[in-house]
Amino acid sequence: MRIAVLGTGYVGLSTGVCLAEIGHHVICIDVDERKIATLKQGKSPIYEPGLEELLIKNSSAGRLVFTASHKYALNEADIIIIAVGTPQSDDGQADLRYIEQAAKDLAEHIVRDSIVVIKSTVPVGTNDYIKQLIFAHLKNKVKFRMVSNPEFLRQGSAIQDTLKADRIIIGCEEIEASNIIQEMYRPLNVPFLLTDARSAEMIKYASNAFLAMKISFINGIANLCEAVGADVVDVATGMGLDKRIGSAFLNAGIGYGGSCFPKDVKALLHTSKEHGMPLSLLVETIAINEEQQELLVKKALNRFGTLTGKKIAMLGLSFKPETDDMREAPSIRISRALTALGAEVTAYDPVAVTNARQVIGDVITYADAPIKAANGADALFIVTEWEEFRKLDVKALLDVMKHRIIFDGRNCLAEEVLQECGTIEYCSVGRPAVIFKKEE
Ligand SMILES: NC(=O)C1=CN([C@@H]2O[C@H](COP(=O)(O)OP(=O)(O)OC[C@H]3O[C@@H](n4cnc5c(N)ncnc54)[C@H](O)[C@@H]3O)[C@@H](O)[C@H]2O)C=CC1
Ligand SMILES: O=C(O)[C@H]1O[C@H](OP(=O)(O)OP(=O)(O)OC[C@H]2O[C@@H](n3ccc(=O)[nH]c3=O)[C@H](O)[C@@H]2O)[C@H](O)[C@@H](O)[C@@H]1O
Repeated sequence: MRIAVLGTGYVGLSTGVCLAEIGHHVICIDVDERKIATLKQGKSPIYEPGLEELLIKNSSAGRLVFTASHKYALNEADIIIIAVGTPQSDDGQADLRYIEQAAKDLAEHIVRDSIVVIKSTVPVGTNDYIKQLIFAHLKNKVKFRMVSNPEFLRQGSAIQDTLKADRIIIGCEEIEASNIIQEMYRPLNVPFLLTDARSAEMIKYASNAFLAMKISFINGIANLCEAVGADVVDVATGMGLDKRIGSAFLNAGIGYGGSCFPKDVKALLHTSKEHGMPLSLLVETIAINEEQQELLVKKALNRFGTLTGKKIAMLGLSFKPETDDMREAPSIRISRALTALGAEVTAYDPVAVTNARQVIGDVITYADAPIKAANGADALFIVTEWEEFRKLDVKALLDVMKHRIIFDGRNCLAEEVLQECGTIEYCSVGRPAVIFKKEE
């Protein structure tokens, strides 16, 4: 099968690379010529473990091609996958401008019967709308059929999530088109759920909103745990052992960020209001999350009385580990709140500094090693739970700090590590604050 993928972001690129890996011929198109030039050199424009290896392997085998020309890419495609961004508009609803443009590009250039797959996350009814839009702009006399095929990969594990997905949702009322898309994915050996396009679109939003709600729920419980003297890590473990609840997405912390949960929860809330069925659970999910992102700042303020002139070392900038993505990262809100209160922030992140500079700017300073960020600091904030932070020589950091205080926003430092550090004030999320003192 010859497949064209529109958009080389996290989803388009991971999809393109994985479809090539299972033997298809894939052409990836992007309007961003710089991205295409980078990809043509065998380099990934994003940090995503395992992606570059597959990119090089499949490009060398001739199964994976990159272009900025829709005309060239759509000329021979049997299947066209739309994976362009659907960011958030000012009023919370999904901004469809990129997918509308992609539909028009496609309508102008398809020259043969094809299947159009919408992989971008789109509000219920968008597949129908895009079908009409393509039809209205169709230049050549060709037939096309629509399939809704939402994506569930996570950044940082995009390749594994695609190759070993839990399920593939195919929303399509036409059996023949549905069969062709199942055939395309067949080598992955992943279970299919066949449904109509509207239900497929809803599955995507409901899944993201449910996961976000699970995070806000455990964060609410975490705050209560602190008030009543319980430990949220044990509470979450105890809850997660119940198979009906499951242990995933019960890590309390400083809230969810990223390119999808924040925007998708708001978009679903918008849809629910539009249809007179406001999902108030989502209102609370958002409110808890926004408050949670400032938790460490509040704790530090409480501890010091004032943050004016205080030096804060911040470890982690990206919205989660294994990505350089800064979209809606809690570090943005934390940096702004700290600097607004007069604190000086020095941050370290293994891969996200370049992107962070563009979003947070020079109001904070960037260090190229944790120890440099910690030097002279009044407190250490852990904002992203990178694996390298779990293995840190915490004692060495504390030794160069002014005060031996850690605010761990991801509950990621092990008690055994802390106990070896001598005197230390350690404050995490949903657990009593503790002072470790090394026994003489
Ligand atoms: N990032 C993620 O982990 C996931 C994202 N999604 C959804 O997938 C969609 C894409 O997300 P990302 O990959 O993060 O987006 P992104 O914003 O990283 O990339 C989108 C790409 O599409 C390109 N583009 C825009 N208009 C185009 C056009 N007319 N023709 C060709 N290329 C065009 C842009 O230049 C950009 O490179 C969104 O709807 C998102 O909600 C779904 C699951 C996971
Ligand atoms: O639609 C999307 O874009 C994707 O959104 C999320 O994936 P992603 O945003 O890449 O990352 P997650 O691992 O879900 O983490 C999202 C945020 O939640 C936070 N989180 C996650 C889990 C947890 O237990 N606690 C918690 O605070 C993370 O720190 C991060 O900020 C979903 O997990 C994917 O299934 C979905 O495809």
